[in-house]
Amino acid sequence: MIEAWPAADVRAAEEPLLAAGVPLMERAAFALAAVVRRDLARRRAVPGPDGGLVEGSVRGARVALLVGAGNNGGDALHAGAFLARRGLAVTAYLADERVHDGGLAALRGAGGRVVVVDAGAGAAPSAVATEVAGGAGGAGGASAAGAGGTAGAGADVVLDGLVGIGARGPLRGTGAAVVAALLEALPEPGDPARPWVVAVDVPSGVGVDDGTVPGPVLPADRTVTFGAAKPGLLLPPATHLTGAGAVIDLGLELAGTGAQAAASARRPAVVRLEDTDVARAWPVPGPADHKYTRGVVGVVAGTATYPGAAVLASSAAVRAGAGMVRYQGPDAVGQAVVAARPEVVTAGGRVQAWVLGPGFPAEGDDDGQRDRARAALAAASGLLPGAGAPVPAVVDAGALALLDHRCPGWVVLTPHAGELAALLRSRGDDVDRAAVEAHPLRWARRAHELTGATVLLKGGATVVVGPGPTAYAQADAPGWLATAGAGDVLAGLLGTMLAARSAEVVAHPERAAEIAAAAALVHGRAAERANPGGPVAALDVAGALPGTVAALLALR
Ligand SMILES: NC(=O)C1=CN([C@@H]2O[C@H](COP(=O)(O)OP(=O)(O)OC[C@H]3O[C@@H](n4cnc5c(N)ncnc54)[C@H](OP(=O)(O)O)[C@@H]3O)[C@@H](O)[C@H]2O)[C@@H](O)CC1
Ligand SMILES: Nc1ncnc2c1ncn2[C@@H]1O[C@H](COP(=O)(O)OP(=O)(O)O)[C@@H](O)[C@H]1O
Ligand SMILES: [K+]
Repeated sequence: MIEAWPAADVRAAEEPLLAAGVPLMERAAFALAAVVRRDLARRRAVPGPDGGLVEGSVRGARVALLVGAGNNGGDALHAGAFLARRGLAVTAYLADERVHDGGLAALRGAGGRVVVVDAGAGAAPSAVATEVAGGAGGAGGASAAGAGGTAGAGADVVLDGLVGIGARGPLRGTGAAVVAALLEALPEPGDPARPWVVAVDVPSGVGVDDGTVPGPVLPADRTVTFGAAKPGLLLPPATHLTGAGAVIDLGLELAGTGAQAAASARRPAVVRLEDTDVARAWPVPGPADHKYTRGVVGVVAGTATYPGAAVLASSAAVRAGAGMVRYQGPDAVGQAVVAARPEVVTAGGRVQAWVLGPGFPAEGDDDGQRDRARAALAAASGLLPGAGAPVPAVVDAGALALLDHRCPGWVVLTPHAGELAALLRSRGDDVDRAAVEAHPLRWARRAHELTGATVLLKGGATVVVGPGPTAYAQADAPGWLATAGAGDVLAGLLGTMLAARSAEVVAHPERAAEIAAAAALVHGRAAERANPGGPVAALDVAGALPGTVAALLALR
């Protein structure tokens, strides 16, 4: 699992180490330089004697440092010094008159070049670079010579050290001009002439704690982050700009130490589950299990207008390993479901989790589905006297409009951004789809606060917010999963996962969020497995679930 901590927590955890004289910046920079060298060597890999690839030489590789005024720029400068000593050609582009003194001295001492960038009024987007002489000796005597060109555009690797966790708002000033110029000058992704971009701690200009992208940001191929991941690296939309990750352990004690850690309620702000987390938590049936202990999923989905949604949600529930799936709905739709999945029963009876709403029409005749879903939701929420114990429920698509009471956390809403915006508007918030997409965490949290339910917000990355202190952010799915019916599959899959742990989730509703995040991971992995690297159909994603779960369980 990747745990992300807000900037303030990282700073607080750094303090005792800095006070004790631990050279955090040097450590961070050394590790950063090592990652840069390894990435470059792999990019320059050459055929080896046995036919495989061996890492190439990095000597002479051109490294451009984009350096801002703070310690983030200091990290870049120190890393540049390490790289210069290993024979790389390092140029620092200073985006501020004052930069980290120690870092600058180290780079000069190592023979790096230093160039002051003058964005000037109206100079953007082609920031002008002027060279500062005396680089090798670092003896000063800064005479400027016009060097021209866009800072970093011709390099093999660019280190983005403009701002880190000290950033406030969108990138501004010379740093913003440098990034804007580079965004215009860089060859397209995939072009071998495009430099490898390594973000120092975070891609400069992203919302470190909230994942927003308020202004220009240079998309990274790799983000090397220090001490712990930051929420913005996991959250959309910023997570799409981070590239591959690397977390450098600086020995920070973010959750406190010893008894203090046990006693404190300090939790990461955002978590991303990994395969092994999901594998470990997956309920594997044992000899004492039978279909009822494994969990019965009740599906209220599909109408004459959208019968396929019922087939997709039910198929996913079956193929994810439900003990049993009970379908409720119009006879004709039930017949289609049973034709596709003969395991499904249409007789009534107890269920351990509900899946409500896929395939309801926006308005008009619903073949009684809304009434069925309303009754199931009330029973699931524990609001229907005599209906038995409450159970988890997935409220998707058309059922989202039925929430007329406050929900317990074991009810999981699964809207996409448009549906979440509509839900919030119905409660008086002035928000549209674009606003939700610009700040998914904020609006998912708002929906949780307004409804009480756990909220899984779908999209290119999935955000989950529930009653616990930690949000989840998963980015496991290929873009090919953006296809009609994929959400119905997710709803059925999540229904099965909740049914298997029904009593536990009702007793500890904060666990619903982790299970929902795990469902997003499995959904994404199944999409990849269904057709690696190519288009997928929703039913094929459901079909890939058994193999996906088996592959995950093999990791235990
Ligand atoms: N503590 C340690 O020893 C360790 C720290 N580490 C490193 O330090 C980094 C944090 O360093 P930091 O605190 O100096 O802040 P940093 O991110 O460089 O930015 C502040 C500067 O940027 C400016 N600025 C702000 N917003 C801006 C904007 N939107 N657009 C443009 N400029 C903007 C701001 O200007 P001001 O707002 O003051 O005018 C100020 O000059 C951290 O991410 C990690 O890399 C590691 O080495 C591990 C050890
Ligand atoms: N760009 C994307 N990359 C990866 N997954 C995506 C992307 N866009 C959407 N998805 C996923 O595809 C599914 C689409 O669900 P939804 O919008 O409800 O479709 P439908 O209602 O047609 O089933 C969600 O699980 C969502 O997270
Ligand atoms: K940065």
